[in-house]
Amino acid sequence: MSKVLVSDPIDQVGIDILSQVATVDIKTTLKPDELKAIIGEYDALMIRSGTRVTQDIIEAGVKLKIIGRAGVGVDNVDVPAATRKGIVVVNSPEGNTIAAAEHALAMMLSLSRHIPDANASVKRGEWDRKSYVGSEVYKKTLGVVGLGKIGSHVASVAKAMGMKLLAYDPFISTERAEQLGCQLVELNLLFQQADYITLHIPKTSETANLINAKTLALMKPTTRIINCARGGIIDEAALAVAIKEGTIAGAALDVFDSEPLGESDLLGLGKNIILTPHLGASTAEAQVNVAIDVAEQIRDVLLGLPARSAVNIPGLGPDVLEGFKPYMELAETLGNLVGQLTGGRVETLNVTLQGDLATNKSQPLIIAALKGLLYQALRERVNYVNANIEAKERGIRVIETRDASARDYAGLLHLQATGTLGTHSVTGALLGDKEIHLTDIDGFPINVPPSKYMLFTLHRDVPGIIGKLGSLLGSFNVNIASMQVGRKIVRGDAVMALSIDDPLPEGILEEIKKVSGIRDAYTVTL
Ligand SMILES: NC(=O)C1=CN([C@@H]2O[C@H](COP(=O)(O)OP(=O)(O)OC[C@H]3O[C@@H](n4cnc5c(N)ncnc54)[C@H](O)[C@@H]3O)[C@@H](O)[C@H]2O)C=CC1
Ligand SMILES: O=C(O)C(=O)COP(=O)(O)O
Repeated sequence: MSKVLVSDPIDQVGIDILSQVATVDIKTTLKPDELKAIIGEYDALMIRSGTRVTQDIIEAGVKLKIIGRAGVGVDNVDVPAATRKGIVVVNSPEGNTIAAAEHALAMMLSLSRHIPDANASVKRGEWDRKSYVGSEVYKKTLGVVGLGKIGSHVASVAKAMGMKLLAYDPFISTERAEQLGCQLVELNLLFQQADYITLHIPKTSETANLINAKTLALMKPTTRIINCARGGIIDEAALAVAIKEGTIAGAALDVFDSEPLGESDLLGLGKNIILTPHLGASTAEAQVNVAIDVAEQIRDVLLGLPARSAVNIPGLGPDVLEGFKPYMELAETLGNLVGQLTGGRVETLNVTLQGDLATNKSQPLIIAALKGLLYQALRERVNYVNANIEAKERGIRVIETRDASARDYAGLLHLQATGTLGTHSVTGALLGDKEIHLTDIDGFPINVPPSKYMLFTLHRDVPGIIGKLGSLLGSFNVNIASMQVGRKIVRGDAVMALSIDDPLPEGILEEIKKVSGIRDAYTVTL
């Protein structure tokens, strides 16, 4: 049975799902060294933001197949390191959207009305109404940085509260922004004009320290900043100075450069700053959503099924996988076959997508073809996650061609591999949308379904060859399940494709190559 380690608090509903297929260990107080010491036992790791999955941990996770992040941000996971090792990293892209958006809105209103400090003062026995005079958000300008899932929900609610909306997101269209009632503007303009700035972007090398002394200086003395996205997007020391000196009016922060916060310049800024301990996703509803979402994906991957929301499998979302699965199997089979026929080190893979396959969605097919191609070298270590990287590291050049015509079939996939030992090509199609058929080997038309053990020969199309080969195989007790000859012209060159019941015994391939008229022979296991 597989083993899953849960290293951050996860809703029980997720644990129950994992328990259907695995032994689940819940250890939520592990120090990095402790995690490193035990991770080697586990097939899957389920985390939230509390666990840092560094390269070290990934190297030590020799059995790891999947890391599941029960939330959105995967900045605490070394995703490139996981990808290199073929470990799928999944998250829950939507499970906590509403929770995080509502927290940001709550922070904005709390900051405007000094709710946390006013509440604390009443609880201290005071009745101070003068110190907590607030300001309204109605008709104020909200600058939304990052108009993705959370940013969009914040924008919609803010719109309903009568706020004017500016947004900055270089990856969002003007139409989408307009639909949300937002005016897309340059970042500096947003900083200059907004009364409230709310951040909803991932932490990346581009967004780190986006808010710093220089950008803070662009803002109005009345500006308030809300960060429920990620620590490190704001330079905390510069923010503390700006609030202290009145460059801006205040900030509400849920996330920090280093968590837990500990000693910080941000403490001691009174009612102009609100700090919460990374609570954006901490609602009962969101925790159920993310736990189910991620536990189901871990379960599926442990059962050998694809994950819905893998962050490190490019172009392979659930919708693509749904429709493409049979074609990916076709691509993988052809990749494996052409890799074995070519042998040696493959340098170039030409991929021709014909007919219905000649669409923009070629990426999944190429990944699958590379996975098949690399199988001989890497066996189970190659998967959809690392096939691209492994191919790049081996210097395999992929050349993609699309051709809208496809004779006799709705869609054809043609792979040609060129390597140190020569060039071979295979073409295949799906019959009835799911049954794989080989339609061409090295330019010779055939029509056979692939089987586990196959033998291919290149020979002269002359009488007697088939008989000779049949008796030779018979003398080695090799049973032929099916056989087909493909030729371009009568009595010219031809290929023979044989499905055999068992692997070819040692030495027989050399005997086959000695048969007069047979120019070459290849055995493959698919
Ligand atoms: N405080 C908390 O507990 C939570 C925090 N989050 C954080 O909120 C953030 C946003 O999450 P979602 O809206 O779900 O993600 P999303 O992927 O739907 O949206 C992110 C948006 O940021 C935009 N973006 C990327 N780089 C940008 C840049 N350099 N400048 C401006 N925009 C940029 C993208 O185009 C996208 O529209 C993430 O960092 C996530 O980790 C999410 C959930 C809970
Ligand atoms: O989903 C996210 O990105 C979050 O930041 C939520 O973090 P958490 O799962 O509550 O530790």
